[in-house]
Amino acid sequence: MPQPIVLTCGEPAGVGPELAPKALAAGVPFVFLGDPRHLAAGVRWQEVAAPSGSVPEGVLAVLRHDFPAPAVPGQPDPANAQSVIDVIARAVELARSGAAGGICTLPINKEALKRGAGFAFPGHTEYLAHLAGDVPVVMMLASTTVTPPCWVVPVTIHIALSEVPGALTPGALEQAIRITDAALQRDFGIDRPRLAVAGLNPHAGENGVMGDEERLWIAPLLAHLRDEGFDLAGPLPADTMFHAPARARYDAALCAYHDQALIPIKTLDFAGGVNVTLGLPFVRTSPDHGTAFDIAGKGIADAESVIAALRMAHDMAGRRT
Ligand SMILES: NC(=O)C1=CN([C@@H]2O[C@H](COP(=O)(O)OP(=O)(O)OC[C@H]3O[C@@H](n4cnc5c(N)ncnc54)[C@H](O)[C@@H]3O)[C@@H](O)[C@H]2O)C=CC1
Ligand SMILES: NCC(=O)COP(=O)(O)O
Repeated sequence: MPQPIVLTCGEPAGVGPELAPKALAAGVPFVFLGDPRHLAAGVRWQEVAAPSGSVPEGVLAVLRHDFPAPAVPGQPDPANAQSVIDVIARAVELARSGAAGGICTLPINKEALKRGAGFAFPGHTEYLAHLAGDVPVVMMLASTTVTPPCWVVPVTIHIALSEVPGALTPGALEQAIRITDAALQRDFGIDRPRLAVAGLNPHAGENGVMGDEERLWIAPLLAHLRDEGFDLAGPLPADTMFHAPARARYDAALCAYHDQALIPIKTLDFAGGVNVTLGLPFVRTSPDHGTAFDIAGKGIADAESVIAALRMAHDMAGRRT
């Protein structure tokens, strides 16, 4: 059995605190890292000193991290921003020391962290890569309830659309392919991952008529990597990559930019989607959704995604043990 997963609280004004107790339904060992005063009244929780600390069945294990301010649903308090960041860093230390099997992160609000604490990263993914020693990583979102699965990798992530053509370089695509291929083998037990690469332009450029990136460098790069042994399809027109027969032909789709990747997965499996960071020296998963301020505190947030994320982290940790 791997060590328990650390579930970070994320933005306390979001849906995180109400999802943590619901996540007990995952049936895998985990501990909530955050301020128990942010949990709803009536939640059964017990403080533990370490992730391995035991609590009775049905009780939320809490590694206490006191925040300066209470949590008001839907209204992030700048005073809490630094603690949100500190919780992530503390979870990483626990995972890296072996005290935890990995981390599963409840959503942060990027704007709140930037305004409240000058957070310099556009998301967990980039911050975790930094904490791990500025290692190259890849964001993958994985469906868990649709067949064939929809697993997607945005090669460029949280940047303006106007910056994508400049950021989507041969080096970036090659690195994403290598990291994804290695992680699908190591963490998901896929012997020879089948990867599909989307074009940047409509119709994957249609032989240069609608854009040149595919013809000039994406196709040659894929040919070169195929010679090395990678199982690669593409560059494919993105609009016809995600219907079921197309998805059956690959294990993961590498996409040029954030929305090209995330719209299909969140359309097909918003409830069950899991965000997983590939390439880190520790396990990290997350639900696919954000802080959902519009419904925070109402008790109606769906826990399926965080449950799937905890199970995936547990399975990944088991493979690494
Ligand atoms: N891993 C992370 O930390 C993530 C953080 N975010 C951040 O979250 C914030 C809000 O992002 P949005 O684009 O508004 O996306 P969002 O996922 O928070 O909300 C989009 C819509 O989905 C609904 N929704 C989200 N989670 C739900 C759940 N568990 N159950 C039922 N309905 C749910 C919301 O009520 C809303 O209508 C932003 O700051 C964004 O950067 C977004 C995605 C992931
Ligand atoms: N759109 C996905 C997202 O925002 C998740 O970001 P991260 O916090 O996991 O890096």
